[in-house]
Amino acid sequence: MKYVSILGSTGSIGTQTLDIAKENPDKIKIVGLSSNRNIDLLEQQISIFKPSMVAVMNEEKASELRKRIGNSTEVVSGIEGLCAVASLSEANIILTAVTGMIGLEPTLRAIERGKDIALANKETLVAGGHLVMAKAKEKGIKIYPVDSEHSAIFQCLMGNDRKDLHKIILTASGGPFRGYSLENLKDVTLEKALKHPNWSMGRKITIDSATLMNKGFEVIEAKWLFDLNKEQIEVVVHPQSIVHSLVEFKDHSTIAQMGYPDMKVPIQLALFYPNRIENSIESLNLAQIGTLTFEKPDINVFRCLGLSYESIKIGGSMPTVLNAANEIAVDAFLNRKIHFTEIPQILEKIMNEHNIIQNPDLDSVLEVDRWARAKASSKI
Ligand SMILES: NC(=O)C1=CN([C@@H]2O[C@H](COP(=O)(O)OP(=O)(O)OC[C@H]3O[C@@H](n4cnc5c(N)ncnc54)[C@H](OP(=O)(O)O)[C@@H]3O)[C@@H](O)[C@H]2O)C=CC1
Ligand SMILES: CC(=O)[C@@H](O)[C@H](O)COP(=O)(O)O
Ligand SMILES: [Mn+2]
Repeated sequence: MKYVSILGSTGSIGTQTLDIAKENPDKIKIVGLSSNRNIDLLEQQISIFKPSMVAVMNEEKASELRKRIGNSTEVVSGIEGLCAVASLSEANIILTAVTGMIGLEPTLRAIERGKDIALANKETLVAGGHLVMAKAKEKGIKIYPVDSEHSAIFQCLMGNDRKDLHKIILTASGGPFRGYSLENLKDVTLEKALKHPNWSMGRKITIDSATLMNKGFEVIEAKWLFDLNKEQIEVVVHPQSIVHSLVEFKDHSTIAQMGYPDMKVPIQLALFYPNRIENSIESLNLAQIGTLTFEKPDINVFRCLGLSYESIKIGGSMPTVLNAANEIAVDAFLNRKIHFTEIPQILEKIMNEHNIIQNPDLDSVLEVDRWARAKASSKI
């Protein structure tokens, strides 16, 4: 039996995880849930799954929920509340599916308490990957990737010797603006940016996919999860999102993981590894798909991808800056305060203004994050 706490249970990954829990009551018991502000959905989830504790980030919403549900479930709030749900004594695995680097402290707290992590929240690794991986090693816990590309790499490595890995190839859908020139990007709207060609996801990651920042973050995420240098991580655009990523070994044999785009597969594997469980996803019909295509990403048009490689090259606190500035810029775009093409411009400006801190500890990461957010906000 898996005893699972979900950080971000009201989101796209969170609700899909709860669907899996509903279909497998003999295999999963949900012990903790959390949301930012959405207490209506959280209340429904509490009545179905009866967790022992839930966290609501927003204090007022937490008080309102306490009034609604009485004493049946403990309601905690703020970042300390999130950390409490992440370190619940009865949980043996924490699924981290909040949006943004707000997930960093709860993830560290969970690891400190010896919990395995099923990690969807990639911003945590972008902002503080060195802290998370060091803590995971110290505590001997496992981090199972939920992100589809990283789950694919994880699966391609199963049964292979890690020392035989030559490089990995992350696939990118290319987003809704694949093939656009810089000139074409000037006309894009929020509505178009929110229409991902293959995946239905939360709003922030959907915009990150459109700028290719999502792929840039996935490069940094892969560096930490699989202990790679940037020369070992390639990105190829694959518009059909059927091949989820590939690993090339030293004998130049390349293994790919494939399937229709559906997050249930990586979520299930992260929760139940090494076991695979049945689901209702269709069998892959390659003859019906017919053609799978691949092309080079255009980093002159989609500058966010290039910025992520630059942030790895510079190292230290730079990826933290990239993530923080991006959270602010994407939020501004979602609120129609800036144009799509301003997102990379803001990131580049803040990166240029930053004085690198090498090997920042948690306090320094949080301080740099605050600095970059304030700087980015001042450019909007
Ligand atoms: N969706 C997908 O298919 C994939 C997502 N990911 C990653 O998983 C993470 C979640 O993505 P997704 O599920 O799409 O996002 P959603 O926006 O759908 O959900 C985000 C969840 O996090 C909560 N949340 C948001 N901000 C905060 C905050 N400041 N404090 C506490 N809780 C917060 C939300 O609560 P509320 O509902 O109250 O706002 C919600 O429960 C992201 O890091 C994303 O990059 C990775 C691969 C695929
Ligand atoms: C489902 C998932 O893992 C997302 O991160 C997805 O990869 C987004 O697609 P692109 O960033 O490739 O457009
Ligand atoms: Mn992904």
